[in-house]
Amino acid sequence: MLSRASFAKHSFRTASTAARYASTKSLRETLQDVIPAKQEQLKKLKAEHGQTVVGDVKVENIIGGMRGLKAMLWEASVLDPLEGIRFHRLSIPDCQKVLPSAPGGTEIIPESMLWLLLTGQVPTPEQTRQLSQELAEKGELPVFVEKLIDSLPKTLHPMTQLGMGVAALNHDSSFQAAYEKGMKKQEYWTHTLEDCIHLIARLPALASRIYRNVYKPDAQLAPIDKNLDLVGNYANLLGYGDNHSLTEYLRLYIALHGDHEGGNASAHTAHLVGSTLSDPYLSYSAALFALAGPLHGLANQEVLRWQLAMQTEIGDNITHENIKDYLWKTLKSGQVVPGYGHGVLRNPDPRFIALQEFCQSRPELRESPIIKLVNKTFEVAPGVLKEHGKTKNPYPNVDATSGCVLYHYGLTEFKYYTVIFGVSRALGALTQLVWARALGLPLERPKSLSMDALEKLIKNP
Ligand SMILES: CC(=O)SCCNC(=O)CCNC(=O)[C@H](O)C(C)(C)COP(=O)(O)OP(=O)(O)OC[C@H]1O[C@@H](n2cnc3c(N)ncnc32)[C@H](O)[C@@H]1OP(=O)(O)O
Ligand SMILES: O=C([O-])CC(=O)C(=O)O
Repeated sequence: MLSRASFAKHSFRTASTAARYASTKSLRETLQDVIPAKQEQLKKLKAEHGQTVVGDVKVENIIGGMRGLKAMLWEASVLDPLEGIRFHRLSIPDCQKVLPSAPGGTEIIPESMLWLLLTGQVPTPEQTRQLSQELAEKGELPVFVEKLIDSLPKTLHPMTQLGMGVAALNHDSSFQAAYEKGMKKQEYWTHTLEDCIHLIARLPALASRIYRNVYKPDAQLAPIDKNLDLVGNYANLLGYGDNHSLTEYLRLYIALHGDHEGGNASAHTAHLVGSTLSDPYLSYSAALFALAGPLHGLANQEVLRWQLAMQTEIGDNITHENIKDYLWKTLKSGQVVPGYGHGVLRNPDPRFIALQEFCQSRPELRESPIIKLVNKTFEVAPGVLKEHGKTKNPYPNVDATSGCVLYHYGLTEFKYYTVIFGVSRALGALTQLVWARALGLPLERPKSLSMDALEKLIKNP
């Protein structure tokens, strides 16, 4: 197996970028280094290929949610329908080999994923630690945001609370303040980056305050430990810091959910809103409300609800036949099977596989009833969905399993699960905001058509 350092050397595109890897540059210095080449690449693409045709637009694309339309620039990851996601050319197993973990841990941590997404380079353990330290130092919430969250009714969905909290953090936006003072376009990305780092740093405190208020009102929130990584602190704040396995799972979960190219609803929303030069807080707040829909991130809450309802209805010792009947009952009642199907993927989601492998690596998870039920459902559902014949992808997506480990370890409040997804998706959505501003990407404004206008166009193309 390749070591992290040797893989990193092999994974760089040019000798000069490989040389940079050996340095101890900060995240900002590394970005300063890589941005000019990307700006040049875009300039060349525009000048030499601005008029090159790369696909057709069919009527079915226009009326079918733009599925399959290649219409967005997104730097950090690309999704292949069969292979799944690659973060700057690295597959999930590649990332598991080369990205640094937390001291005492073995799983990828969000800081190393964030570094990779932002720069296209694999950070050293030391660079990763420095980023962890910076995030911990910037992790406290402003008091007015604490008060805002504390004032919300416990019955308000945790995702609504998260979106509100993130939007309120724009009070301190460096981008907005600099824009008001008339900053130049070349300076956009540096202020965007400052906001993105501050926002990611503050997400654990915000997300755990929501958890405490809604589910554990008598619990004391731990202070942020300046020596811990982002998820080490998040687990502590949630009250699960002494559960090493759950903390490691959260590290992997949050790293892997970070980015899924640009067209998914949450990432696309952040990109659209950011293209108006709304600051990163407002852009990401909007993204969270897209993530909160049951066809997208909320599916992980729905999966648990659905699997537990299956268990309640059928009881213990569930057979494959019982699951088959329950799947048909769900489908015949006109509902979707949560955690199955995908807008792009046409194979089992490699994130699903990575999380399942995590479960198989731990004896207590191998024996867990809820994890066994998720596995058994996976053995039956693709066959039923194929027979049903509607979905283009009868296989599980990441949401089919992501909640069951949380449930096993006692984090059973499944309406909270999408908040954890929301802490994660910030990595990719905010990375692209930095790149969009560094590359000077324009306002997003596609052309829409009415049905009459479309018919006219069909007659006279
Ligand atoms: C992190 C993520 O966001 S991953 C996705 C999480 N969402 C879910 O797990 C919810 C369940 N899955 C779904 O609803 C869908 O598969 C989606 C939303 C993820 C993708 O939607 P699409 O790209 O439109 O899927 P597809 O083209 O295969 O849909 C064709 C038909 O199959 C149906 N279908 C797709 N998936 C399922 C499913 N899991 N169960 C039942 N029917 C399904 C669609 O509803 C659609 O029916 P319609 O023609 O009556 O409208
Ligand atoms: O790619 C998508 O459309 C949905 C998804 O899996 C994600 O956003 O993680």
